[in-house]
Amino acid sequence: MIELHGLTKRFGEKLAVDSLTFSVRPGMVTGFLGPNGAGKSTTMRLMLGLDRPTAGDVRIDGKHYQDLDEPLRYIGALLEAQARHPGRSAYNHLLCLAQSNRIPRARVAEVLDLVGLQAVAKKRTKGFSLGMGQRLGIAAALLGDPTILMFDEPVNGLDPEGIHWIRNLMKRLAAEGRTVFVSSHLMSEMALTADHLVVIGKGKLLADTTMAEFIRQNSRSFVRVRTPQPEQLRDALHGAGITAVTAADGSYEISGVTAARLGDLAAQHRIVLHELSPQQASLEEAFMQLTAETVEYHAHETPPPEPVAAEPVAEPAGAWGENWQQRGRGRSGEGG
Ligand SMILES: Nc1ncnc2c1ncn2[C@@H]1O[C@H](COP(=O)(O)OP(=O)(O)OP(=O)(O)O)[C@@H](O)[C@H]1O
Repeated sequence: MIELHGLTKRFGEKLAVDSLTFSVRPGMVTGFLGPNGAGKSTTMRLMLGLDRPTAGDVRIDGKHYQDLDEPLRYIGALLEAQARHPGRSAYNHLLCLAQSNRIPRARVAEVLDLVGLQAVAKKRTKGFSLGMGQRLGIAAALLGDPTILMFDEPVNGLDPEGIHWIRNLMKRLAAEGRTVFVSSHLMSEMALTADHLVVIGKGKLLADTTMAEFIRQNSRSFVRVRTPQPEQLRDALHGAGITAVTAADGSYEISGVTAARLGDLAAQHRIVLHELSPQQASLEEAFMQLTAETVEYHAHETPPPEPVAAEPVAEPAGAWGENWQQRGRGRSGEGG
């Protein structure tokens, strides 16, 4: 368990971490999200005692990092900037770490095997690719067989096989009852890996909740319905007091009603349906919705070129119902 209480870090004028209070619990993978510069790496460095907080504190299984005996046995970390001696072999790099933490030599071979680096164990790390370097960093994190693991952007530089491997590794470590805390900008990957999310923006806590709840709270879910009898469906919905929105492709988007209820209604009116599909926003959409106001660094977007020949402008798709103006909230491709 990692517990933060009012954790704050200031660099001169810059408040990088602003009174963060949350706990990272064992037995699950907790994803740590935030736009660039939100304060994720600084928070992780504070957790590991690599920086001093301006205020507040962090406890690792109830203790401050500096009070841990043989810290690698409690917490293993992969940070973005890994320090290692380029002239040393992977084996010797891990052996030095093991010896300074009184970890048996045999564990070095075990972790090299676990991360798939045994074949290059005696090679100097100078020639390692980005992916090999990540694997070596993960081996170092696992060396002390710690109960807490922290990974800052672990899939950076890994190929698809490597990404799959680290995802399963993190899930397995959590299933063993360990605390796994991981940051990543790859939302699709995070959606597949994390059970719980902590989201920060400009150093402040924005969310601390389950993955499912986070997506539900920060996006619009609806049922998409497609029919060759749009007029009849529209009348049936209207009669049932259900509000629908017409999408650009002619399908209907209906919020606040289950697919089952819509299917029943269509059947009662003998209306043929070609699609009846519940839609949930992706983690990426929910994340962008929540953090939009805290993003500090925006790319300058070049507007698309003007069309050469003027084309007739399509009328916006029609909609009906009292609340149709609400459409678009949380929809991908809108806003931003
Ligand atoms: N040593 C430092 N001195 C001064 N400012 C710093 C220092 N370290 C971080 N910062 C600033 O603190 C803020 C948070 O940085 P941090 O690297 O923790 O963010 P991050 O969420 O990890 O970003 P990214 O996703 O881009 O890695 C940034 O504005 C950064 O410029």
